[in-house]
Amino acid sequence: MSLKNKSTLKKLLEFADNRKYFIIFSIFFSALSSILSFLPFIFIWFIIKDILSVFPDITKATETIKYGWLAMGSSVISVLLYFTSLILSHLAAFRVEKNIRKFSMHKIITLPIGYFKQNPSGKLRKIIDDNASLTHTFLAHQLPDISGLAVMPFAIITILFIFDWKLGIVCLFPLMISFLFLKEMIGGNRQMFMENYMNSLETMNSSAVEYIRGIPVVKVFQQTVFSFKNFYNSIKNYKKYASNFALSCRIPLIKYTLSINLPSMLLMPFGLIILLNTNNYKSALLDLIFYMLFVPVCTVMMNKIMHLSESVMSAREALNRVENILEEKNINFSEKNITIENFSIKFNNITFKYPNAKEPVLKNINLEIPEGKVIALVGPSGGGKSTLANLIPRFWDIDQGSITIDNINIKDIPEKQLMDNIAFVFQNSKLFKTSLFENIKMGNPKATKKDVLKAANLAQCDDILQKMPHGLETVIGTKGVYLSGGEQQRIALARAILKDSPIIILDEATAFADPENEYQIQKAFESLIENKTVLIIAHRLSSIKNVDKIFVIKNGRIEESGNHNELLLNDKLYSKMWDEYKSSISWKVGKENINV
Ligand SMILES: Nc1ncnc2c1ncn2[C@@H]1O[C@H](COP(=O)(O)OP(=O)(O)OP(=O)(O)O)[C@@H](O)[C@H]1O
Repeated sequence: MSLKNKSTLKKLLEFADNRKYFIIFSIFFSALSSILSFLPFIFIWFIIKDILSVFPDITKATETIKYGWLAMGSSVISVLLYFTSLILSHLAAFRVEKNIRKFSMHKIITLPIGYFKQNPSGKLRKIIDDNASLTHTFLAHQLPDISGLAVMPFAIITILFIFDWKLGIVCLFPLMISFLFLKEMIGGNRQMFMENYMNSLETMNSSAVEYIRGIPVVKVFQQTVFSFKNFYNSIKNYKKYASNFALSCRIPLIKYTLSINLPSMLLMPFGLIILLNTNNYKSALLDLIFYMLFVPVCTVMMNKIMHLSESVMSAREALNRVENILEEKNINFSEKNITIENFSIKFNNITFKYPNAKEPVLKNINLEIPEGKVIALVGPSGGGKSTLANLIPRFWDIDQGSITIDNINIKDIPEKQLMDNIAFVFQNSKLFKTSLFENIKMGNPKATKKDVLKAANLAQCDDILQKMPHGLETVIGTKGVYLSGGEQQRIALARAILKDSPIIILDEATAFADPENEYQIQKAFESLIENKTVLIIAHRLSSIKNVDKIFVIKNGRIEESGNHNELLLNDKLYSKMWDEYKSSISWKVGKENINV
């Protein structure tokens, strides 16, 4: 769905799919209701005219009852039409709100993983949730009013001139001027303001979430809100935009309010002048009464127009924001049917740059993982190890070169096939707020309870299941049920074992572990990687000593490669890292001895 360059209404119609006719009819009924709402005033004019023509013997006013009924009838029909319009607009609004959420969620799932690093979950939730409900409010409540108001000026101009053109001009002139002041308030760069305002609101909300997440750090280091610069600045920024807008509206708002109330103030003196200079005072009095009744309606309408124009601006901005997500470039997967017989992976001279980054983070990488072999990536922090691993499941797409599995470019492998063949254990493996059973079963939705228990056993999770109040059925995140970092890693490993994919990628899976957990995680690894094609990213060099080949990555390039012994003989970066690692271990042991 492409929404670029479409008007707010057209965008809403697209989101409403087959309920778009509801919107059209809602607009039509509301406009009709608005026109009908003027008729009672005209009928009242006729009633007063009828009475004045026979005054003081009002029993002779024969038409009064008929006009009374007509006034009431047109009011009732107008109200009924308005309600019908509201029902239709609500039905359409629910569909639009549902579709905004649905399309955005569908889109999000196709986006590269990296998109989520740049757009934190709190921010995305806000964009989708808040803008979907903002659009709902606009469509359900404000659009019918806008369409009603859109026809009102024509009706008002006509009516104002039907009865007495002089009084008509007295009423209309200030109202016309009020439009200029309205334009001052909402025209020009106000849409730009709305964009900045919403940006600052979004930033403030996501920094608030960051702040709450960081409260332990704030407490431990006895910091105040001022130390959370981002949050503090975002509040200041928000305040700046909100108050600048309010302040910039002050003068135009005063002018606008004055001009829409001016007709009521001018009507009496002008009316009296006309009355004193006419021969037909009855008719002049009748017109004056009509205008005095009718002018407050115009004032109310102009007030509504002012509020609704603000709603149009925020609805337009809300749709723009949803549109930005929908227009985001996703990764295209092939639909071709292919057979993969061998799971060797090759990086052929690849270069990769993150979007918005100036320099490539990986440069001219050539690397092979033969089927059934285990290779490890090591090297200084920030060298590009995780990035390299992320390219295999296409979390990002590469700029130059190719990555192949069984000599087939991964861009030619359908998404499901690619994902089915890879199990990825992330640095911070995410567990969902559901039972342990469901968390592990995510690795293979067809698995039975027996399969899940076996995977849990291989991943050394037995002790976790034993201590949980409801074993495998315990829901994580409920009262008192929390897992340590190392325990979470083991559950994630059980999930990967259950998936039983031929390719395994392990990203720093031991980062959280204490010695006891590390030992168990190591055993879980061994179960997981048996007979698989494996890529491990590890900082603990001891855990990768026996892998088939080690690649040392530094500043986005392969510095050296070989097995542990070969690299030690090379006497370059790896052997330096190994020496440092060994001395850190002996330093640790030494410290422990001192403590003992
Ligand atoms: N989403 C991203 N957008 C832009 N730059 C990124 C992104 N993710 C990582 N980088 C940058 O890419 C470089 C390599 O990061 P990467 O995480 O691949 O390194 P690493 O070798 O795995 O580091 P570590 O061992 O500390 O995990 C770093 O300079 C990092 O700042």
